[in-house]
Amino acid sequence: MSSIWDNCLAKLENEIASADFSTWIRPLQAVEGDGRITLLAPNRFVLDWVKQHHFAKIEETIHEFSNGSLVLNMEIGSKKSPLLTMAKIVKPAETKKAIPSFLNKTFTFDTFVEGKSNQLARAASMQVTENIGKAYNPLLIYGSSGLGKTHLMQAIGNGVLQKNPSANIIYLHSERFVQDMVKALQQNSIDTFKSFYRTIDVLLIDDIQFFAGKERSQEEFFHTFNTLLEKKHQVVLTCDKYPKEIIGLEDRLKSRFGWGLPVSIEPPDMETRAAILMKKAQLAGVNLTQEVAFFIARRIPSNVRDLEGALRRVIANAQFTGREITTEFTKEALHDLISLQDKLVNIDNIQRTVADYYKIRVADLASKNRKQIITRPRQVAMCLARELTSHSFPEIGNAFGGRDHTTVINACKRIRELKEADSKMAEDYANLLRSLSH
Ligand SMILES: Nc1ncnc2c1ncn2[C@@H]1O[C@H](COP(=O)(O)OP(=O)(O)OP(=O)(O)O)[C@@H](O)[C@H]1O
Repeated sequence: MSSIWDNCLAKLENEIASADFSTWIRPLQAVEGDGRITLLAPNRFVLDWVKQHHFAKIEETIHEFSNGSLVLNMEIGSKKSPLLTMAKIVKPAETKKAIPSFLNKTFTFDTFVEGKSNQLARAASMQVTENIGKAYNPLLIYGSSGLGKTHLMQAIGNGVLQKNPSANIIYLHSERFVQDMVKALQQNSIDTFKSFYRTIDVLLIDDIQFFAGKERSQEEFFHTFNTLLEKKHQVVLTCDKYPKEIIGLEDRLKSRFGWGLPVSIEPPDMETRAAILMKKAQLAGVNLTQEVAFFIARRIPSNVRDLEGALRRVIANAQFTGREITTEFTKEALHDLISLQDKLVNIDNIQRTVADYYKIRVADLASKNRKQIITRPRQVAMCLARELTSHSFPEIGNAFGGRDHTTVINACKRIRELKEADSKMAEDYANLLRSLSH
């Protein structure tokens, strides 16, 4: 190790935030010669990051300790093998990982609330964490935006790291993969790019729908992907739809993505939405009553990200005004969101959507017809009206041909039971919820 670099490190350690220092600066290795000091970065991510954020500071420090005699140069490499295999730069005695995994430490299984809508995806993710490369490979988690795909994917990464801190795990958005590949092509370093990805133990690639229409990236990813699978390294992918439905994605990729286990995440039901809110509030150190959690869950049916946004707003308002978080207070704090929701989802369009879905007439829903082919959709529509609007039971009864409020209460109860017992009903309800919430 260069003694000049040793001195620089000691100084930089005091001047750069400690997490930054250990992630980005400590893994650098220094080689001196020909009036230059070359800092070897273990991979392109570290190289780019250091160049962008710390280069000037490092240069200034080197200048100071070398009395201006050394020019700073940076490249990818390691002292053992200058043309590195990127992932293998951790010294045996070191427990510190040299590859930043880009994981959000808060996305764990502990902070993920289980519900019917995500049960399978969560169970499969836990299996993968326990048996990387062996359980399901690739694991593909798909579903609409904001439903917890990234959270689960990163929970796998965090779970694996907890068991094995030296595992090489990398989380990347597929756009980033594409950008890096383009950069590698421009810089003639595509071989380094390839060898880097092919030595990763767990590769987590988010939102693979972004590969659509990008042929060269698909080609590169296909080969990387095959190599990893052959070596039994784990690949986890997320996508906003079932890959077969992505236009502009090569057929061979579509079929390969389906080789392991494709699992879907559906929009959470109201109970799960409320449980997620309570969990998020608890993590934020805020006491949220069940009543308020259900109130927000009922008013924000779309996705968990929106739900979290609403909760953040309520908490911030309460902290700002010093008021207690009651249902009344929450109603005020979310006033604009609620009226927007009311405009988007009302009993009228619920009735139209349900009638359309079950191929019956809207008028049937308010009629006296008691045939099951009509009563079931009627109950579903009542239950959706209760879940998605702020109307009371009597108001909903009124909108369905002047029925009594107890009929609406019973309808909601019946549909809840049926969703548990009958997967077709659960699927129909989820489909309707999805089409009404977007
Ligand atoms: N079941 C859950 N329990 C706890 N938090 C959840 C759950 N589902 C989603 N979230 C939270 O919702 C937010 C959005 O989730 P995430 O980013 O994982 O969605 P996504 O499906 O990857 O969306 P996109 O496709 O837009 O990237 C995150 O903050 C995540 O923690």
